[in-house]
Amino acid sequence: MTIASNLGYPRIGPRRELKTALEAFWAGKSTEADLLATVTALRAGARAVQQGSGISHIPSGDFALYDHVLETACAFAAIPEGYGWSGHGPAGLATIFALARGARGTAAEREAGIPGTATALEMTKWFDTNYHYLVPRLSARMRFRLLHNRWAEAYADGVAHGTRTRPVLLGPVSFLLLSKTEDGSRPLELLPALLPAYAEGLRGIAEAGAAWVQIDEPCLVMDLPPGAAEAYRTGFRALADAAPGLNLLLTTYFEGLRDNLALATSLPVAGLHVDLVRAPWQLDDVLDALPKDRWLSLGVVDGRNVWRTDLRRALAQLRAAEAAGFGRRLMVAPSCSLLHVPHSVAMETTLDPALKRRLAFANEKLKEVAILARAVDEGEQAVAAAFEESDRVLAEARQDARLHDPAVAARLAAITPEMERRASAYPVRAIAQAARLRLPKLPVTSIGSFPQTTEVRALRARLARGELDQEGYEAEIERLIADAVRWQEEIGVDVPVHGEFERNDMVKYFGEQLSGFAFTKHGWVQSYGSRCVAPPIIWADVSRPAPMTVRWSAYAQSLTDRPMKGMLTGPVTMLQWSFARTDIPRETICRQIALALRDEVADLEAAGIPIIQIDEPAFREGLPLRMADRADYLRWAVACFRLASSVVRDDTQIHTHMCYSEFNDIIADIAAMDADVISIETARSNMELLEAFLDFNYPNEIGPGVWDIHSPRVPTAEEMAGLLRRATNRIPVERLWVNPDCGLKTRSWSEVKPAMFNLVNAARKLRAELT
Ligand SMILES: CN1c2c(nc(N)[nH]c2=O)NC[C@@H]1CNc1ccc(C(=O)N[C@@H](CCC(=O)N[C@@H](CCC(=O)N[C@@H](CCC(=O)O)C(=O)O)C(=O)O)C(=O)O)cc1
Ligand SMILES: N[C@@H](CCS)C(=O)O
Ligand SMILES: [Zn+2]
Repeated sequence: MTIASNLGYPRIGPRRELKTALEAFWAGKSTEADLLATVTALRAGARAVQQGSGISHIPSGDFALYDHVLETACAFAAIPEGYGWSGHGPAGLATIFALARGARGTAAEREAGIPGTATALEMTKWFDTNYHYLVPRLSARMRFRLLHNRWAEAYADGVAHGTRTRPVLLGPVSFLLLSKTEDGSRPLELLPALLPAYAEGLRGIAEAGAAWVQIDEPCLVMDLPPGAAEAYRTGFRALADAAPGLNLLLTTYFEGLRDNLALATSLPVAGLHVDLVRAPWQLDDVLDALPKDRWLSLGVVDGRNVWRTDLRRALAQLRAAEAAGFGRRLMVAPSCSLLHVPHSVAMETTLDPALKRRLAFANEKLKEVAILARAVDEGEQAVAAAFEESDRVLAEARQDARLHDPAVAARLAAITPEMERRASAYPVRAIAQAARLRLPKLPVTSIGSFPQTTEVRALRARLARGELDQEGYEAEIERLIADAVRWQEEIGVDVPVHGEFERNDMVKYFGEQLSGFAFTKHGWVQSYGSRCVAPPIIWADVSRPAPMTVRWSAYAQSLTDRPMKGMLTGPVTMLQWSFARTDIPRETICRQIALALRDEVADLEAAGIPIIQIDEPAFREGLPLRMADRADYLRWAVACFRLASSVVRDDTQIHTHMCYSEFNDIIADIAAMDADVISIETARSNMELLEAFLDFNYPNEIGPGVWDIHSPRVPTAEEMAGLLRRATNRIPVERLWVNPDCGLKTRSWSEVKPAMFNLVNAARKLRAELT
């Protein structure tokens, strides 16, 4: 019988229950028992929904309090010193949260002996998604062992409630490839030490009675580094030997296996999962390469996007597998974990009904999986109504005239190479800008947002509930802007910002004002820990009916003689952090957004805003996972940025900002974006990320972040001056800016005020040293 299976379920809860519970716990407003009670209820709820949808392989152990990579590290004793772990027994919540968020000197942390200076683990993108994982910090001195069999426990929990689940582990090779070492050793060298811990984990899972275990190895879709293939062979041999009765399902997602296919199919596992949404072209190769005594799990339902599945197309893929000899060993699944999509379309009551019919979030996707499994076994007629609905809705979408705006098509067709080029080269522009802006050496700025306090969010909530009218809301936002501008003048910020108070989110805010975007009310997806995003849905051609930010930037500029910086979210980031339509190429969607932003840039310039920053924090994230695909992406991504930004005069300064990124492999393309100034996150890595810019001899201006805004710690002026001094050794001082790593929306004013004051003083110190 074909097995309907799932790879992972959203953790945050349909009403963001996990977020509320975590934040209450961190604020000392609830107990550990309260938090764990919420977790138990969420896990039970997830099991019930999956079971009710007809899924027979329900994942367990996919839940995590903060992040599954962190919890894998903690389960295997990969816990650095200084986080209060006693060396035996499972890591407590104080340790887990200090690793995730940095110690804050709470009572629990003091009790666990965690110094208030313990910094959070580095956080980075989970492959090309907007989910962020914590990078395990390993060392050869660590004694890996199983501290806590969270998977066997999750399995037993399911059994106690009448459900046999499929525990999910992040596989040992991907775990190591996603980690960093403290002592310069290569993470893969730690495999022999790690494997016994994994083996013990699998034995425990088998003893608990599980028949299957899912081993996620997403790194198998990447270009593998030296030694990885051998690590896979050694690793999986050890896992297979550890619990011979346990069926291992090796799961790969986010790309095709390509040159790693032979490796994947040679590993001693009972089954292989492949992503047929991202890589439909791999089906024939997989069918040829996988021995017919293995199970084949086909990821035919998109786990990364929100569109309803074309059931007929998916069934054809499943039938091909059946015909190739996998009929008795077939699983149907989402392409990857459903962590990346919201819970349920059913909760959305305000969406356009025709659009709503086209959507499928996690719960709806699970139903599609179950329908497809039934269709394979019982024939399409057994689920005829579902197939008819799929056909009808897809046809309706194809014929929906609202998807295509002839005016947008005409503008796209009229793009000329000149539109992607500034009038003059950077050296000429720099002279014009210096004459207009009259900035001191080492100008100080921030990245745009100031704290999104409860007060700011409450204003928006009151507006939404009708308790505050638009006029009242705007007056309050103006008051916040005026306070922020006055304060920046007082402390001596050279290029102030208005603070982005009016923005709920840097993507959602713009999407809400552009045609072609739709919004959910409850479509939250976990970004990291308790932080969520509700990605807009790009469903039709994009255009800008009216200016979006000019009103706020112009107001802010009217309050000061200093050059105000306007901030926009760039085209690539808008695309990357939205759920995008799939009927036209991403490149085309990006160009449409770029044209809309180009109009906004022109309007900001016309309104007298002399500096315009176009944020592209997701520029690196959008990079294809395989090297071979990167050049094409970079070609259009760079072109779209240039299209959005090149409309301005020479004396208008274009900034860009990037964070959460490694730059080494794309530095030439970043330079090709030709922004006058780029601010980047560097403080967290102690300026390591700046190296790429230095080695490349980055030609324009650069603001290496000198304040790690992810930490609640307020850096001293001396500390930041130290980082700047290092930068001045290598970057000509005329081209150096002073700024934090990223926006300050997640920080509190009690941190921002002193830290910005120190930042200004750090710049002053350096200026004094340089004269
Ligand atoms: C820079 N980052 C971003 C990413 N992706 C984005 N789309 N946006 C980003 O900024 N990816 C990489 C990083 C990830 N970092 C973050 C940082 C912070 C958050 C965050 O704080 N998210 C908020 C939600 C933001 C939002 O949309 N807020 C709205 C709605 C607020 C809300 O919850 N309202 C309540 C009612 C409140 C009331 O008082 O009654 C409700 O709707 O129920 C707003 O401010 O209006 C979060 O809360 O997690 C995310 C990613
Ligand atoms: N302008 C945005 C960029 C975040 S990446 C901010 O300041 O929050
Ligand atoms: Zn940023």
